This record gives sequence, C-alpha cells and structure tokens, in this order.
Amino acid sequence: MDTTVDLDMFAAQVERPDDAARRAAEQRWQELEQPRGGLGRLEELGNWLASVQGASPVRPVTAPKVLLFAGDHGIAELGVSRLPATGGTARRVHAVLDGTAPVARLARRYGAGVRVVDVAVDAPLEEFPEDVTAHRVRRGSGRIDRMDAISREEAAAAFAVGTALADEEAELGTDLVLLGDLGVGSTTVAAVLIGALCGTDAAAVCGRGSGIDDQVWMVKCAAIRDSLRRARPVLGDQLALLSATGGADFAAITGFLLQAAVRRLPVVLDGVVSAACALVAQRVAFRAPEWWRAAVLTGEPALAKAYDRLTLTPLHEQDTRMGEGVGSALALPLLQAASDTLAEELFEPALPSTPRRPRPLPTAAELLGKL
Ligand SMILES: Cc1cc2ncn([C@H]3O[C@H](COP(=O)(O)O)[C@@H](O)[C@H]3O)c2cc1C
Ligand SMILES: O=C(O)c1cccnc1
Repeated sequence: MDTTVDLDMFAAQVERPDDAARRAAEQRWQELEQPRGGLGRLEELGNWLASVQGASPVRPVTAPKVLLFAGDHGIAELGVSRLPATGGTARRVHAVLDGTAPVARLARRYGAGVRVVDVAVDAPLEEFPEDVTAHRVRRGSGRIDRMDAISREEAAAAFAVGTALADEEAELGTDLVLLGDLGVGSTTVAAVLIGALCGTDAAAVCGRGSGIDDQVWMVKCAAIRDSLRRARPVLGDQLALLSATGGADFAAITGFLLQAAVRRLPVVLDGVVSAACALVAQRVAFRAPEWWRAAVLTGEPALAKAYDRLTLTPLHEQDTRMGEGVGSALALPLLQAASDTLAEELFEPALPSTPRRPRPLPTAAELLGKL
C-alpha cells in the first residue's frame, strides 16, 4: 500500500449488518418457549449475531479467535507505565505464547484460537516465532509528546497489515474476533487519540493504566497534554493522526477493524487501545461500529468516553483492568450462550468428557447412616 492510501473507500465499502436477519431473530425469540425478555441482554446479543451473520436462525459461534496486536511505544521512556519500557512488552508476548497469560488460559477454556501479531515490538526478531514476527513493521515508536510515532509510510504499511489480517481471518472461517493488544505505554497513546477525537483535555482521559501512582499520573497527564497539541492539527487526516500520535500497532488495529467490517466479520473490542482505534475507524466509516461489541469498562476514563461516542454498551462488568484481550475473551461465553440458545442446530462440544474422580467426602447416605 502506498502513502496515498484512500481511506474514504471504506466509507462506501462498509455496509450495515442485515436488518431482515435481525428482525427474524427478534421474531424467533418470541417463538421459543420462554418468557418475553427471559434471556435478558442475551436476546439483543443474539439479534446482533443474526444481523452480522446475515442469517436467522443464527449459527452457533464455533470458530472464535483471540487476536492480539503487540507493539512498543516510545512514550514509555518517560516512565508512564508500571511495566518496564525495555523488555516489558516482549515478556507479555512470551506469556501469551507459552500459555501462562490469563488470556491464553481463557481461550483454552472457551475453545478459542489465539493469534499474536507483532507489529512493532522493540525486541530482536529471533525472540519470537516466525509467524508472530511476520507482520512487524518496525521496532517501537517515537515519543509522541515531541515527535511523530511513525512515518506516514509506516502508518500505511501497518494499516495494510491489519487489512490483510482481516481478509486472512475471514477466509480461515473465523466467525468472531476477540480483539486485544499488548504494549507498555499503550494506555497513554490511546488516551491521546481518544482525547483528540472526543475534544477533551488531558486530565479527562488520563488513567492509571498498568497501576501507576499519583506522581506518575502527573507525568502521564503532562505527556498526554503535550501529545494532544500535536494531534489536534491532524485530526482531519486519520493516517496522519495515526502517524503523529498513534503507532504501528494502532494503525494495524484500525486497518483490521475497517476491513473486518467490510468482510462482515464481527469483533469484540477490549480496552482503551481497541476503543481508540475504533474511534479512528468510525471517523473513516461511520457505519463500522455496528460490526463491533464492547467487552468491559477497564477503569480508564478515556474508555467510557470512547464507548459513549461509539454508542456501545459493555457486555460484562468484571472490572478487568489489563488489556491483553482478557475483557473480550471473558465476553465470549455470553456470545456463545446467545447463539447457542437462539440457533436451530445444536453446538456439539469437541471436548472429551473428563472421568470423575472418586470423592473422598462423605455422601448424604453415609452421613445420615451415621446419625
Ligand atoms: C503485571 C502486569 C501485566 C500486564 N499485562 C498487561 N498489562 C497492561 O498494561 C499495559 C498498558 O498499561 P500502561 O499504559 O500503563 O503501560 C499493557 O501491556 C496492558 O495490556 C499489564 C500490566 C501489569 C502491571
Ligand atoms: O483499557 C485497557 O486496555 C487497559 C487498562 C488498564 C491496564 N491496561 C490496559
């Protein structure tokens, strides 16, 4: 993709989800034997799944995938995170790859695939498997309070990485994407994008991220304030915005979200990073948010503002505060529940049944016999 990439093309290519399928799903809930509204918010979720699948009865979600975009951020040099600026992101990538990160365990439990995409991790390529690094556009980014995160060429290349991944996942038959991100300093960058796009000042979007104290919060707030000055002049040009105060991972996620909407691939957003990219994508194609659902509020003030603007309501209230796709993975059972109860075909779990272990605890008969 060259630097004259025409984002406006997406405005025309992103269609609305299927209204007729949504209406058929609404009707189907009424035909199923249950009290009106008996399944609560699952009903709206099932209607949404029918509309994005363009099918009623809806199909059970059988090929969900957790897709994690990883990148480092120059702004982390200022110490705005509790995680180390050097090596912190690479460590998190390793934790996902070796299966010890919470999201890897959740994905295993819920039967979802996991894919990590290194777009801009600042570590040697040999550290990760080839399939993870195949998408690296660069290492890290510039300090956005003083300089551009990445060049316009790199923003275009990263955006193209994201669009290509959406095509790939659509062709693989993935039927739901649980989006996530890994990156030390990423909540600072996300706050700048959301603050710029929602027209707020730094203090209104500056959060605690990975768990910073008051003193670090002041440093982070000043960094967001200075970066907002750099973001405002380029608000009308989304690629320029991603290049000035975003980063390669943010550009890739934005490209992914837009092309996923074109391919009618539904996506669950995670924390502030995916929400910031969703806002940028909404600027490009105003219908795109209809293809997404919000997972959870992570406590970042910018996130609530972004979801307000996107008119999305979080699916659960587990108060998870860590990004990495944990919030969106936790939303998966709700989506599975909605599609399982509304579908015609039954979902057949592939899992072998676990043999029951003998329990050493007394049975009621034993207890009563002893009385
Ligand atoms: C132990 C630990 C593990 C984490 N894994 C992800 N994050 C979270 O922290 C980072 C963003 O916050 P910030 O902008 O403050 O750097 C991301 O990597 C996010 O996923 C973590 C945070 C901690 C403390
Ligand atoms: O909103 C997020 O993505 C988030 C919040 C806290 C810590 N890390 C990430």
